[in-house]
Amino acid sequence: MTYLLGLTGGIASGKSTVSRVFKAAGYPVVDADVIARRIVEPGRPALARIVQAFGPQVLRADGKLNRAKLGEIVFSQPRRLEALNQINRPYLRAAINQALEQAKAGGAAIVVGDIPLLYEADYADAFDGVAVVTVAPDVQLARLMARDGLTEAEAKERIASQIPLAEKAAMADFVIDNNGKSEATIAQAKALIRQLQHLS
Ligand SMILES: CC(C)(COP(=O)(O)OP(=O)(O)OC[C@H]1O[C@@H](n2cnc3c(N)ncnc32)[C@H](O)[C@@H]1O)[C@@H](O)C(=O)NCCC(=O)NCCS
Ligand SMILES: Nc1ncnc2c1ncn2[C@@H]1O[C@H](COP(=O)(O)OP(=O)(O)OP(=O)(O)O)[C@@H](O)[C@H]1O
Repeated sequence: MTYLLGLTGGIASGKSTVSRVFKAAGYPVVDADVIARRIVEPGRPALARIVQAFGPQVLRADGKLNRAKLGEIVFSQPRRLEALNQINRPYLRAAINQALEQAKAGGAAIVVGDIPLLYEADYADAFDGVAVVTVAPDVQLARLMARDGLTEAEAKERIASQIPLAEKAAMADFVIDNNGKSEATIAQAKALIRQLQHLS
């Protein structure tokens, strides 16, 4: 039996560190951010609908999505973000479900779905359990600004577009604290793997 684990957190909370530990241990990880990039490649229907809704300003000269431009628009205007979500969600859901089914068919004891918007987009019921990677708000803000080169105002907008991390942690089956050094986070991820091996 495969244990299907949903892995989530907030923007820049440290999911990548945890997903790397699962990958290194040999478990398949389905990454929703990678799938979200694939469904908007040139020629895909989601991209055509985005251009229809947001105009040619969100396309680069080479026909690819201008992610920085679209990010600027949607994270500063909640209604525009909702419009983007309405377009993307059906394509995302179909592609994520297909990738999870394919991973499960491989027969691994644990399969991970790394989905930043797991709670916002109502994926929790699809999983046997959900792990949330948390950090304190000031740590999240500082790491996000440093990683993505955003101003404090831009970073705060992005954080505010998601359910607060503390609320996600309260809904989770497992919580991984990423306030400390990454070694401490890696140790918690390894302990979680041992726990799940007993459940699968
Ligand atoms: C707005 C876009 C173009 C910005 O691209 P950019 O390369 O700057 O960011 P990237 O895609 O790497 O996302 C970084 C993080 O932003 C957060 N984020 C992304 N999309 C959203 C959203 N719709 N709502 C809230 N937070 C989001 C996530 O925490 C994600 O991990 C892009 O995020 C996008 O197309 N988002 C919509 C698709 C989606 O819902 N992705 C999430 C998969 S669950
Ligand atoms: N324990 C840590 N100590 C110091 N820096 C960290 C730690 N964990 C993560 N970071 C840094 O914080 C930033 C965000 O981490 P990471 O990219 O893993 O988050 P994420 O949850 O995968 O983000 P997203 O959902 O936005 O893609 C990165 O620049 C990373 O190097």
